[in-house]
Amino acid sequence: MEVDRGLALEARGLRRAFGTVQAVVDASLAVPPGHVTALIGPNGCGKTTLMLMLAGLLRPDGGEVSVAGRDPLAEGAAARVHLGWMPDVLGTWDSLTCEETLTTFGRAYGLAREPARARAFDLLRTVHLSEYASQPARVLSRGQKQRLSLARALVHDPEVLILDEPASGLDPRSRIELRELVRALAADGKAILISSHVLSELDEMVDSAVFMSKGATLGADADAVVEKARRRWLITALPGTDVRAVLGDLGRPWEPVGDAPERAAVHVVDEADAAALLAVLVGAEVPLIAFGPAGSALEQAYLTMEEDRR
Ligand SMILES: Nc1ncnc2c1ncn2[C@@H]1O[C@H](COP(=O)(O)OP(=O)(O)OP(=O)(O)O)[C@@H](O)[C@H]1O
Repeated sequence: MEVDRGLALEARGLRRAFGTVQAVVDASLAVPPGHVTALIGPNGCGKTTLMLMLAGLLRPDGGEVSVAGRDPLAEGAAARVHLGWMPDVLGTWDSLTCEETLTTFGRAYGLAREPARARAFDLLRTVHLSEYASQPARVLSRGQKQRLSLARALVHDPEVLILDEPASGLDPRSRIELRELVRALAADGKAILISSHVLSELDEMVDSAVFMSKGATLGADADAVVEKARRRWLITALPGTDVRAVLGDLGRPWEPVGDAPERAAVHVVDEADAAALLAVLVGAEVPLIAFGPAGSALEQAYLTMEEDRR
């Protein structure tokens, strides 16, 4: 099947080996405009290799890629205009300041000198690096380099953004700002693919997730696991309470959470079902201290899939 050139970013059946190592064996994904998609998987499963192929920086052994309707390998320049790439580690030029780094990239994307400088200062403000404008980029801390790298990916206002571990090295405030910036960019119509190992953080940032395992994307099976994880709620009562027994008496299936009988997980149908269960537990005078969704759905789904692999 051919890729749909109407989607902002699409890949089908991508594969790539390094010698005898099959880094990516079968990867497919699609990101429409205005959508943030997470790329999730364990170390070495092929995320960076896949992202490099999507960005046109690595030749696939097979499969197809489309960036804003262009093939990044066959029509490199045309695709690059629409693509912002943030690598997991920013390479910097020793002699250039932060402002010069961004201006140089702006110029490379065809901006005239003054608009390129103005864009550089704007972006430095966006990523809170204005005070480092005249500092050499090499002196920045790891987190500051990440922010400069994000600014560099945005220089030419691309329609598609591929961000490899953008939150790594960022302090808590910068992570919140990154999340807000990513959502604002999506609201502006950008298609964004983002990889991260901090899944709880992705929960609030992304619209959907693509899971990868051993070089392959997992497709619709993974969506069902995420959906199930979203409906997993945790119940915690005062120590000494046997929540499991109460749920058993109610005929409600439960899963253990560690060894403590005062904690259990249940799968609710929806929020109304959760509310009804809460009312029953309170009515039965169970001394509850917490009742709510079991944390990050992406994290839950990831752990479930890892478990299945063993
Ligand atoms: N240039 C290369 N030469 C040889 N092997 C490589 C090369 N790049 C990646 N690999 C191998 O391909 C596999 C996938 O690597 P990749 O960096 O894509 O994984 P990843 O999912 O991004 O990992 P992480 O989460 O640790 O960043 C790994 O086994 C890795 O050792």
